[in-house]
Amino acid sequence: MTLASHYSSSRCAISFELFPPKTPAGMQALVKNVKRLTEFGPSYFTCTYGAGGSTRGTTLDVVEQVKRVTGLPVASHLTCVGSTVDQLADYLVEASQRGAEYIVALRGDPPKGSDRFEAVEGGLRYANELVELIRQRFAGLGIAVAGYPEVHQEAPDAKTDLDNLKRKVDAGADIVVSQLFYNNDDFYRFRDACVAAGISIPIVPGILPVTNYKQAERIAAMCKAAIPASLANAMSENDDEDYQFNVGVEHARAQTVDLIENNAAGIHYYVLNKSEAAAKMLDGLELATG
Ligand SMILES: NC(=O)C1=CN([C@@H]2O[C@H](COP(=O)(O)OP(=O)(O)OC[C@H]3O[C@@H](n4cnc5c(N)ncnc54)[C@H](O)[C@@H]3O)[C@@H](O)[C@H]2O)C=CC1
Ligand SMILES: Nc1nc(=O)c2c([nH]1)NC[C@@H]1CN(c3ccc(C(=O)N[C@@H](CCC(=O)O)C(=O)O)cc3)CN21
Repeated sequence: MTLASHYSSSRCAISFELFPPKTPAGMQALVKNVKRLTEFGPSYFTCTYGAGGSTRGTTLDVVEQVKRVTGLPVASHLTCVGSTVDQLADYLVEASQRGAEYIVALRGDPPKGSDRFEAVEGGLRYANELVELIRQRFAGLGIAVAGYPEVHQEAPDAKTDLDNLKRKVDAGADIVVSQLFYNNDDFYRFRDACVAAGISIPIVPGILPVTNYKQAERIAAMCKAAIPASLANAMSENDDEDYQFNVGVEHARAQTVDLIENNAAGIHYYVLNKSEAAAKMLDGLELATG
């Protein structure tokens, strides 16, 4: 199935994002959680590459494992950080050989300890260049790119950021997956602006259920996603772990219900290798869209 075609039915297509675990025990836990997540009928999984400065070496191990366990398509993320074009092309060859059907094509975060992205000699500067590379040399791979409902932190304004997103789409992306957000109105405004700018590929909202207050603060800073005062207040008013977990999951569930009502083509969940919060959030939900 092509990447875009997951979004052509009247069912809201869901996908789950994983990251490469650092230990064998982490991989075992991941497999167990992936099996549980499969019960919710995802269309595909994705696995990050160097997210938050993490290891890159094992992304394709996760791709292979998850394919084997679920039989579903799996996307590998790929960033331009620290790689020349030749190294990126080598990775794409290996990713194809090891069964990745789709690539989430990103520029990537600046490496740990630096606050600015710098392309390496012989490397790429922006994600649209990576999309071009994939389209020209790996025609069979589906491509997802990132979009920013609250505007990317390095972009001078929303219009410029949207022009840059359009470059990635025009270079051949199949879908846009949004940066995580906690206020659906930000997403609807972004989706409308994309459509007005002539972007006609699926625009998929990305949701991360926060499960404790500290994590919420960390993620808000890393992803530049504002936590609404109501959610921050509700979470911070009680130190109890279960209480905070429930508040975070309930917020994500309410976002999900509202997105389905507003005809989201699909939803991408940043599940961080866990299944507890996702299961609680999705349990019993009707994913058919109006
Ligand atoms: N690992 C993951 O799943 C995700 C990671 N991210 C991170 O978000 C960051 C940005 O990545 P991408 O969105 O892929 O990068 P990008 O290259 O599309 O955009 C990066 C910045 O450069 C600007 N820009 C883009 N193309 C440009 C061009 N041709 N000329 C001038 N300016 C341009 C954009 O407006 C933006 O401010 C990275 O830090 C990425 O790792 C974002 C979402 C998901
Ligand atoms: N700028 C940016 N970089 C990214 O890598 C990124 C985004 N945005 N947005 C979408 C997803 C979300 N990502 C995330 C989000 C949270 C953690 C995180 O909290 N990691 C924990 C460990 C995970 C756990 O075991 O719970 C950490 O402490 O780093 C990691 C990646 C990766 N992606």
